[in-house]
Amino acid sequence: MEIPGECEYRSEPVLVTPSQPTPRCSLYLSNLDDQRFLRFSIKYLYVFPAVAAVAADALRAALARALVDYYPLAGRLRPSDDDDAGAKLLVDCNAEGALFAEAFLPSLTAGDFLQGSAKPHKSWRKLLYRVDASSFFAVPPLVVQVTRLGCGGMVLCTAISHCLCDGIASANFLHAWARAAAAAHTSVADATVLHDRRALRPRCPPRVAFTHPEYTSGGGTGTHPSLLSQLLSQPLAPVSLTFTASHLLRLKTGCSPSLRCTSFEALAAHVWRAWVLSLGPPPAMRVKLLFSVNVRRRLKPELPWSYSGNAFVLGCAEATAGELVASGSSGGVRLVQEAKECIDDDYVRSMVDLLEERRGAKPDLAATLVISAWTRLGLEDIDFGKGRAAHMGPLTSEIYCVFLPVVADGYPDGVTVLVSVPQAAAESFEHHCCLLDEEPATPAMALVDNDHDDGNKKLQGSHPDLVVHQHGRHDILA
Ligand SMILES: COc1cc(/C=C/C(=O)SCCNC(=O)CCNC(=O)[C@H](O)C(C)(C)COP(=O)(O)OP(=O)(O)OC[C@H]2O[C@@H](n3cnc4c(N)ncnc43)[C@H](O)[C@@H]2OP(=O)(O)O)ccc1O
Repeated sequence: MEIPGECEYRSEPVLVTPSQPTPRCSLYLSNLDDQRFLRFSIKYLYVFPAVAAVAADALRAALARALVDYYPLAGRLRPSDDDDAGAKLLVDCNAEGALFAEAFLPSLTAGDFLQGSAKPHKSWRKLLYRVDASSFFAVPPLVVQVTRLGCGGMVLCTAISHCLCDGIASANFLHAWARAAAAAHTSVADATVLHDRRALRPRCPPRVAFTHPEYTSGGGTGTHPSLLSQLLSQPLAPVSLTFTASHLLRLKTGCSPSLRCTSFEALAAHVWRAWVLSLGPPPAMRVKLLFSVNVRRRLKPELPWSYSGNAFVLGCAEATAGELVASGSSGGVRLVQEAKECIDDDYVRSMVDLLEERRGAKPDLAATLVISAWTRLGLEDIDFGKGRAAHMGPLTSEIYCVFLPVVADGYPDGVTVLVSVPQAAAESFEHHCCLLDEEPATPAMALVDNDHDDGNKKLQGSHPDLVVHQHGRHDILA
């Protein structure tokens, strides 16, 4: 969906500072925080219908209260040594403030997001204030825009520096902000938030004990162009597919009784295989699947859920394209499970040490599908006191694949898969995603959402789920 019109900014954005004094210090960032590929912000977009919209003043005041506990987000990223271009980052906790912009966009309604596919479109970027910064370090780690809509609803967009927070930490912060708004003037201080990252310090000397295929370049066979270069040379098309709980069950049971697996394992393997089938690389080409794995409970001692830095590493499943396709759904699932299982305390510490030795190391993205699971982080439950959002998702669509919780009522445990693929492969990707039992299924078995930017959803088949899904979306606003 393309958003028409321009945002009206009636005042300059303001810096929101913590409402009480906060520690002034330099916060150490771990090697998991300070990775080159995390030097961007996680951009969430929330759409609240009129009944759930909250006044911007109340959101701003609540943000000031939430920043008391989450004070690093009001600070600024700095190099630890100004003279060293490769210097490690730290957070100068100086309470300079988070940037808060207020806008009005009368040409847009909350319903617009629910009628189409809600796939990110480049016009959506106007919903987040663009900071005109001279350098990466001048950008506040937290930028917020509240856009009031013509229908009385609101869009809330946040850009949270990935160097400070992972998905879980950013969800915890959003919940704290929402609780502060819902509680109005009552204090909601949460002393459990853990900012100290020293538990993830590297060993001295560093001991890299694993090969860490997620950081090595194994893509391509030398004789074939890499998938990535093919990908980058073609325009990308966002694809959004919703898998209901029953679709996920079918994927899981497709692997059993020989293999028991989780919904994530079944879906990740399925999407990876569909991606490879649609791109059609040579069978000998090595393909990878990288996916973020929360390591809080895998460390010894464990880190609490309230750990507010990056505590994820990338799990890596790998095979030749031919092997992956031939091994059927259980083959892919087994690889995903092995990639999960090997991540323990030793593995994470080895990764931290590798990043100590190879500062600037980047994940190998050649011939690689990257999945980031935003399910089960509670992102869809954020409630600023008047009700949940009618839509939640990323502001932009990348080649990274995001697994999103389904916000619409009636789809508990459903997962929306959002990914951009080369335009020429999009239809084939959707087709392979719809094959839930490795046999051609009727297309309606997956909620295929293939509007091609003309705003018209083309329903594939007449499975009742589809009808309910569409009405479900309208019902939210009724
Ligand atoms: C490379 O370039 C990148 C990458 C990035 C990436 C950034 C980020 O990703 S930020 C991080 C956001 N996401 C995460 O951190 C993922 C968090 N989740 C996990 O770590 C999961 O463990 C998993 C790795 C995704 C695997 O999940 P799963 O196989 O489901 O295993 P379990 O979680 O153990 O669940 C198994 C089972 O337990 C039950 N269960 C678990 N949680 C719940 C719950 N909340 N409610 C109810 N039940 C639960 C359930 O029965 C599960 O089984 P099912 O079969 O029912 O699913 C950025 C930028 C780049 O450039």
